[in-house]
Amino acid sequence: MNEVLVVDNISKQFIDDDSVCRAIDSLSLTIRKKEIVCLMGPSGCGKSTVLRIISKLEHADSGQIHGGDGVFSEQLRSAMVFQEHGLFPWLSVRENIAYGLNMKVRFSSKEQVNQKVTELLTLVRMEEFANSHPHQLSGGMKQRVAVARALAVEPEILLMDEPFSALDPFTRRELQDEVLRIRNQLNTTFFIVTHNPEEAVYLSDRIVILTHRPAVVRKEIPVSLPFPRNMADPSTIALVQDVTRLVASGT
Ligand SMILES: Nc1ncnc2c1ncn2[C@@H]1O[C@H](COP(=O)(O)OP(=O)(O)OP(=O)(O)O)[C@@H](O)[C@H]1O
Repeated sequence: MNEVLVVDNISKQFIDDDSVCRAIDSLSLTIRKKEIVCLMGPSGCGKSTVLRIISKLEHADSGQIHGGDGVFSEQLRSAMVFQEHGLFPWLSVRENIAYGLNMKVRFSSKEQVNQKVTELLTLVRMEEFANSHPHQLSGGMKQRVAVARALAVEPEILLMDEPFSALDPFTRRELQDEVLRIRNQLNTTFFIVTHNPEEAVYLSDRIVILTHRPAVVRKEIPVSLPFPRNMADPSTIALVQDVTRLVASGT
């Protein structure tokens, strides 16, 4: 019920010259509307590959991706935020966000695009910097703009690949709080790759842990602690330790 994304038995290998790298092996998982799910696993186990397949940057060798109600993957509207913001340096903040919108047929007039961009700037609290260029922004501000640009296409699921790992701990926490706020405000569904067990416990409704390559789901951990999470609470600390142990053991 309320499924936004179904990853059904996907496998993927990369073949380079003579070497074969089996990245993913019969991996299945489901994400429901408005969930925040964090994907974890040992380095190189295939987490980014899973996101790239969902966002159609890569093809699975077998298996299927589809949306809720049997929607085909071609129709699933997803957007991706990377560790590196990926903003166009020659465009202003406003123009970077509008870039995604201009791709959408239904925003036909300039006024509609402007209004939507203004809404998104307000959502990520970047109104003041609408006319700045990326080099004039801090790392956290750039990621805010990247999030706004991704949300411009009104994705059914927002995919994030280590989105905050380059940020200092304070900015990282601010951006994590933004994710929680945006989820509550827009009912957005998030699927986030992270290496950071604290981040996963702070944000997730569910943590999915993969094995070493070829990746399969090792364990799914529902996190029912109330938001905002108190990271000094003994049950939260214990969960962070459990997740750390499970990721490190990797099998
Ligand atoms: N285009 C490619 N060609 C060849 N091998 C690839 C390619 N993309 C990924 N791989 C390999 O697939 C495996 C999984 O890579 P992936 O980047 O998905 O892992 P990851 O879990 O996201 O890694 P990390 O945690 O270090 O970011 C790795 O062994 C990687 O070398």
